[in-house]
Amino acid sequence: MDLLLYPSSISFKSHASPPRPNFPNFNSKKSRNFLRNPLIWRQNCRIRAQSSNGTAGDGFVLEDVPHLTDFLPGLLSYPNPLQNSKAYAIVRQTFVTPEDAVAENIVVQKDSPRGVHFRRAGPREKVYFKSEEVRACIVTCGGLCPGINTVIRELVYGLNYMYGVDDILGIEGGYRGFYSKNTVSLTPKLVNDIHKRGGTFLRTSRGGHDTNKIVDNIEDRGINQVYIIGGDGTQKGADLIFKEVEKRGLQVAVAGIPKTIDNDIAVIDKSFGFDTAVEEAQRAINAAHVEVESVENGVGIVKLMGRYSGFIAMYATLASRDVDCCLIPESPFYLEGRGGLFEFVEERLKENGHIVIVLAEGAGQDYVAQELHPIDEKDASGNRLLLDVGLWLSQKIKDHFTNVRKMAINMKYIDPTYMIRAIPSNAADNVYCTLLAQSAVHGAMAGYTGFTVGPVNSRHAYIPIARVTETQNTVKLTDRMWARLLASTNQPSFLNSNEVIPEKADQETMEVVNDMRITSI
Ligand SMILES: Nc1ncnc2c1ncn2[C@@H]1O[C@H](COP(=O)(O)OP(=O)(O)O)[C@@H](O)[C@H]1O
Ligand SMILES: O=P(O)(O)OC[C@H]1O[C@](O)(COP(=O)(O)O)[C@@H](O)[C@@H]1O
Ligand SMILES: [Mg+2]
Repeated sequence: MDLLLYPSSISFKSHASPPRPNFPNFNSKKSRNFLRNPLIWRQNCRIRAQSSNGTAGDGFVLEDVPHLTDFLPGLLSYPNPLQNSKAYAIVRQTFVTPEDAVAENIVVQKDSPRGVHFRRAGPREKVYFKSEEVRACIVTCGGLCPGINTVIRELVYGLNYMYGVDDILGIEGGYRGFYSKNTVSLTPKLVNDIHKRGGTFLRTSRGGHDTNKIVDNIEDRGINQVYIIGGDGTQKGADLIFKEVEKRGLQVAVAGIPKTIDNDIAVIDKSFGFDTAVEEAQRAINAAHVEVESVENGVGIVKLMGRYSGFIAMYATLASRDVDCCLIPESPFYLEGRGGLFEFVEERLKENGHIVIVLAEGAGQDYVAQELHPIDEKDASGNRLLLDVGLWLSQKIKDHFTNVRKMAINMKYIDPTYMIRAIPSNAADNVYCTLLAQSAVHGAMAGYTGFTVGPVNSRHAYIPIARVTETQNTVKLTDRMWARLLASTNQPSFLNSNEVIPEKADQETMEVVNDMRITSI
């Protein structure tokens, strides 16, 4: 296996499953019983953890991904068909070597240890599947995001054109599709144009993850490569599928491709569709700006997606230059008193005659909840349903200026969230999706499993799934990016709260720019 080729000074901090004791025949009944014995399994995990903790030598740590040979040691390998590929004929180095690793941190000091690395993604010299024996499947789960169809298309093309695989199944309607729907056979011809459309060709769903039923189905259908496109919830599900596959000792590679419009997936540089979303958000911000600068005391509010992470709002604000204030979940704000939002709105109205506020849907949720006393509702995947901070804030501002400041304002509220999510990906995201899909295919063909693929400091890497699900990527207020935003809008930092809890809003109607809103039922 690749790992053995590393110099002995390198230590491995592995999220991969522990190495199994040597069994002469891993398909024997004895071996399969061993794999099903949780006690032996846990003991073994501890051994692996003890022997792999800490760093050695120059402090190089490889956070490795599992490989099929970890639990199927006798697995045969074959020369990679890409060695005969015309496309790669003049490439200086067709195959990624086992020594190639991608550093998690690239800003270092002269004497700092080399730190955590991930396996570099890309084609390997040996593959662990015969092309004609591959039966792959693709599933998409969770919310929509621009670019899902490009990933599906490029998985199909990558498998077919690069590796000669022609048995590819589409699982329809998310995880539950494994056990509740028929599959669709995916060919290059069928998916040829789908990247030009938004949404997901395979459709999606929340909830419905049943690990045993899914793996039973994978086994029954003879599937041996599973490509799972989805966000943090989906990747957690993919990890469970991988663990169950491993427990059953199946030769099935499980590859996760991270998808989230919120850009909240840890470790990777950014998620696909994010750039497209930021670009599309400019249209809504422009509309708000045009509206409010054409009237007296115009207040434009644009709500963008971002449950727990305000990346779309932050980048859309930085890109636009028409935004006066950006509110995100990570940065609590307050309305009343010195340094509060009302004061800032009034200042800008006096200065410029209008103001544009961009807010992420997850901003100020605790603040809103104090007034609205919500029932703790969740979606089918267990994600908490958010209160509509956009409508709430619009109402609060309107009430304040009408009733307290006796000032007429012109409120325009725009909620373009689903319009932004439903479009096809832009050119840059299309290229990114292609790389993700090809890297996933190379990884699965090379026998890696239980991995998520993604760019780390611009180089694509195979990342242990647990690493991308254990934390969420959020905007760090202490990082320079947020400071850049504050410097560009000159908005209050809301750090010195002398917060006055606002009174419950009355139900006065306001002018809502409603035509951009499609409400989810
Ligand atoms: N902790 C979990 N374990 C297993 N499956 C999960 C978990 N969280 C979510 N899922 C499944 O992953 C799918 C998508 O999850 P969801 O949270 O809706 O979207 P996303 O993957 O985009 O975050 C759903 O089918 C859901 O049941
Ligand atoms: O209305 P839906 O389809 O549940 O989606 C809304 C949510 O989906 C998101 O786009 C994120 O979805 P994911 O969890 O699938 O990444 C959030 O920004 C938003 O709150
Ligand atoms: Mg999610």
